[in-house]
Amino acid sequence: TQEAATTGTGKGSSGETVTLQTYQSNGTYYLYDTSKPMDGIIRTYTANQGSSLPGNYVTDADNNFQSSNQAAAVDAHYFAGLTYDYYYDTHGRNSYDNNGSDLISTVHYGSNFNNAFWNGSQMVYGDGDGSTFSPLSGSLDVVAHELTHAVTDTTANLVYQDQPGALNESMSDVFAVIVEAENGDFDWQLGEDIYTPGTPGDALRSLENPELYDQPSHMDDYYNTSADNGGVHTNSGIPNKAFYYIANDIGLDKSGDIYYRALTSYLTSQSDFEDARNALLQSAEDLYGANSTEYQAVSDGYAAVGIG
Ligand SMILES: Cc1cccc(C(=O)O)c1OC(=O)C1CC1
Ligand SMILES: [Zn+2]
Repeated sequence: TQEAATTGTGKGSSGETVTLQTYQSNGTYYLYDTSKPMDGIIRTYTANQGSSLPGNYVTDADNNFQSSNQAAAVDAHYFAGLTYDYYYDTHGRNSYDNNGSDLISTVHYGSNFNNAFWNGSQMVYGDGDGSTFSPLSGSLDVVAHELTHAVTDTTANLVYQDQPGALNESMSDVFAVIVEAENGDFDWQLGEDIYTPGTPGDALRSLENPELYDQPSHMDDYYNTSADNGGVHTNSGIPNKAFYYIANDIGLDKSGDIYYRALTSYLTSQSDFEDARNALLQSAEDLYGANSTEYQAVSDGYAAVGIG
């Protein structure tokens, strides 16, 4: 058989044309990217509105993935590549497990499915119902959020419950903001490109102002509930706001280095918000010293949300 790595093009859900790393075999082109430095292959599938994973490879006859039903796959494939690049270029991390595991994404999962998730082995994206969400791979911050769940699961492995769970959620939001900023699209919001397509300007969450979307930004307002694994998507507002203060103080790059070190070297499965403060302080001390402005920024940011 005749086969080779190829470079194609595709149109994402926002209508822009992007360059895609594809693979050609017997005259068919696949969303199968073998270009990454450490063999982390990126492969993208469609569930065709079903729920069996990973589903079928997304293919094209002429290496130009521009039809509307390919847009969600183009986004998932392209944004997974950008997120791989961030972790490899900035932190030397080779794929989500630092062991070059393939990045597998499936789009068109389920019917009108308003959800995106990492299922322990791959990323999965619904199409949304067109009112609450448009196809959920259509936003780099969502893809980076999901892939960061995989990074967390293979490092701190924060339990998805109560404070460790809210921290798990916050780490995904933090690196989603950083990956978007690294790609020239900085904002403090999450999911703004795919949330309520009929309502411009809103988002799923805001790190600058968690209260905008019914999240607390201080320990005094910690939300005790049994829903949503103890409110992991609500209480993440508290560590999210601490990150907002810290990054405003010392910038996203230094914050990203401190957060990456805390996530991969100090946090463990039961770490709570107080443990996060200590892990981030230790990381800031390791990187910049105990009397550094970076250390002080972490202390101030966590104090401002009522921790420490
Ligand atoms: C849309 C959605 C629903 C339920 C869980 C998640 C989840 O991955 O926690 C989810 O995705 C996000 O939060 C991404 C950031 C927008
Ligand atoms: Zn999440």
